[in-house]
Amino acid sequence: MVSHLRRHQGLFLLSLTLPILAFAMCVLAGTPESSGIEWLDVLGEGSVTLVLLLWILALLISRPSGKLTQLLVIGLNLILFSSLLDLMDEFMDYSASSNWVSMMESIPASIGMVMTTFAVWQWHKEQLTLNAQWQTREGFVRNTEDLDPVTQLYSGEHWMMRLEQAFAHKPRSYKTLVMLDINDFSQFNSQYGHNEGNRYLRGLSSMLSLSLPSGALVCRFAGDRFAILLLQDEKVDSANCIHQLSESIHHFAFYPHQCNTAICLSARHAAMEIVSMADINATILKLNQSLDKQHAHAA
Ligand SMILES: Nc1nc2c(ncn2[C@@H]2O[C@H](COP(=O)(O)OP(=O)(O)OP(=O)(O)O)[C@@H](O)[C@H]2O)c(=O)[nH]1
Repeated sequence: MVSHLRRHQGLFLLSLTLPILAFAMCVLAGTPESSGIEWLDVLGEGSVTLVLLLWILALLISRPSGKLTQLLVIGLNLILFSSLLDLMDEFMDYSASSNWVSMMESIPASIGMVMTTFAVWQWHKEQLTLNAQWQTREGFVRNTEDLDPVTQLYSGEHWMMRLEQAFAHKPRSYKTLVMLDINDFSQFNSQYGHNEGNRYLRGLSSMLSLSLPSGALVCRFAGDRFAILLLQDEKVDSANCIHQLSESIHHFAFYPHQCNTAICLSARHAAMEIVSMADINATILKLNQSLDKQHAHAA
């Protein structure tokens, strides 16, 4: 979370400064409310302010840096500024000469609303572009629970479901099950840290998705192990495709944080033709055993 906030240092500072400014303005320009506090108003306005703060924090944590994030955060901050003035109004009395403070309540909010509305429209366009990119991957996934949170590939469970559909809808296609395992990944983790390990897995997964022939189904099977079903209309040599995959992994250059030298890891693989969904568990078991045997030989 801290590293995400560090990425938006300027916006984070703005989100701290504006509320402090609003608070200071009210305290300096007014005197404590003498005619009693309307607690129901405080509750309503206070919760709006709190929710706005949470939205800003969520955006800073989750959004990449860029113009759209700036627009969203600045827009919401302006609304928050007005909302805080509105809330402070419940606790303060302003003399006629300081009445500009309560008059200011509406101006930043109006500008903020326009900015946020424009930003949401841009966000919608960004989402359409991202959806289109998803469609170029091995499938279009809507439910995030169908995805592995680290790599954004199918989770093993969802992959099995997709496999069943593939066997049902494409009974005549040639199917090859491939298992890939990254070599020495635990060593990579110990040297560069778990977060960099996650970043490597994410990058590698994007590369894998884009390198696979259309119709292929890939999932993160476990840890640093990936499972792929290759679906081909004709009986072509899947060995060539598997060889290309392993070469792509071997040439996937990853730059760990604050490191100028690229790291390239290799992978070992095992593959088998599969004709029926009924054979899936036995085939997966054999492929896993084959990968473990290769590891034992290499050790
Ligand atoms: N960064 C990161 N590491 C993970 C994740 N899941 C599993 N791992 C690590 O992946 C490593 C897998 O260990 P091993 O199966 O021994 O893999 P390896 O070191 O590549 O060994 P070989 O495959 O035999 O070469 C372990 O160190 C796990 O901690 C994850 O989500 N993120």
